Amino acid sequence: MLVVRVVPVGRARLVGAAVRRRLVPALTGSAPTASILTTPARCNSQLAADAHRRRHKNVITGPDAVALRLHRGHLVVQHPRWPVDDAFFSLAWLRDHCRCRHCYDNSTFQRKTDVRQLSSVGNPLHFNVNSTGTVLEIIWHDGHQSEYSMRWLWENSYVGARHREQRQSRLWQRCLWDGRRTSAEDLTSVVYDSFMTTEEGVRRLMKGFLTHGAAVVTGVAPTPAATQAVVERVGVVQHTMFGGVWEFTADGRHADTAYGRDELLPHTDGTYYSEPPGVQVFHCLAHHGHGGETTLVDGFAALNSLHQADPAAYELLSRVPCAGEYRDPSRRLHMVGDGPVIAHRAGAEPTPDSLLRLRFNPYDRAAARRGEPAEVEAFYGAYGRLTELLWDARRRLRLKLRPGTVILIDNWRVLHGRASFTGRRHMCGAYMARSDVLSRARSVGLLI
Ligand SMILES: C[N+](C)(C)CCCC[C@H](N)C(=O)O
Ligand SMILES: O=C(O)CCC(=O)C(=O)O
Ligand SMILES: [Fe+2]
Repeated sequence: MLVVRVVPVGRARLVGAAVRRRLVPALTGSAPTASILTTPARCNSQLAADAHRRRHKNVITGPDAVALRLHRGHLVVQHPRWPVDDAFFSLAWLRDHCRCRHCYDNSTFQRKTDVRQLSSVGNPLHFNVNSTGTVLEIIWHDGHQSEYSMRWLWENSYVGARHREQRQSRLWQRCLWDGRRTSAEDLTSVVYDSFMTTEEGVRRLMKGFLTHGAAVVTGVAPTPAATQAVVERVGVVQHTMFGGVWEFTADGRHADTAYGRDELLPHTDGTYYSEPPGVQVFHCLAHHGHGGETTLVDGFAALNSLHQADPAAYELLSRVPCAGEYRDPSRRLHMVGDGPVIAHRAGAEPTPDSLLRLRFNPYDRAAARRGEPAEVEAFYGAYGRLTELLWDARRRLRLKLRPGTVILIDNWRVLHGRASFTGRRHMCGAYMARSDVLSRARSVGLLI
């Protein structure tokens, strides 16, 4: 026998029912990085302490009961399968998340409501859980009716955020590396056929990419078309002034050292864009000569070291602008991209736990026209310290790209470089926008 109890509070007219009920399936959840959730979650814990005291007065709890009550603009849910004592749902949040056809278009997955109306959400006239404990029903003060699946509430609200994070961390976790303990063979490598024909192949590649910031597809035909097929399996080709799927040799075709044969120390590309490309793809189609090995450096691992060794330098590089620049007067190009060297997720503390992006290309660094005069010297000190870490050869992975091997590099985290070379070296590749790649990772269940 399972009991759904509703505890009356204030003016609300409530319905209680003693009913038979199937067990609500075990619920787990997890959340990505939702800055918007920070405030309500904090507020939730304050309210929780308050309500904990009241609960023992007002509610007779049983192991199988779903209990509801109102408390200061919140609907408080006690759910036997939820690993929280009291789940505080803001009434404004609930009304905002009504999924009825007037509020939400379930075929386009778009909202139809006006958020300005949420400031006047009053106590509901009525609220109830259905007999199986799976659906919450609310009749609002203006007569509007909403129904919520309990599972949906757990999986989509700030209430289950911490548990969603835990579930997320079981799917994959960022693994920081350096060249002392990691080699190129440790990067995830997926064979072209399984990558192109199975979702499991895509999932394996994406998991490796998210974990290490780089992953490899082997057995690819050494052509731009096959390289494009790899790109389009996990994202979209991002067009830039270098083209869509670009090819390059040491022919100086663009005003950039990439089109030469000198050594390039590790850097991220596109520091001159307002948003640098999220992913860099390389495929060496042919090389007849010596040298030209690719180097990779885990920028986030180096930032962790910087944060430990010199927190002031880390803080400065997270705050002050450092512009990148790309100029080619023959094409009337003058790109300038501004932004700090270190960027964090919106709304999060600026520490290595919430790293979003490293922007680092000393070759493309523009004239420094902004910044506090008093901080100029400190900036050079901090940028120099970071450069020492990032260009420490012990951090590098080295690999010789060969025809057939396509590498995807997280250009917001992992730096790439190349050794100088002789002979004819024919490369191709593409940039991809981060949003497209993360969308694909979500489609194979790696981001929730
Ligand atoms: C297109 N391709 C990758 C070959 C060259 C890109 C130019 C590299 C430039 N210095 C940067 O760091 O963005
Ligand atoms: O030649 C290479 O392997 C890479 C050069 C480079 O840094 C680039 O194209 O972005
Ligand atoms: Fe580059």
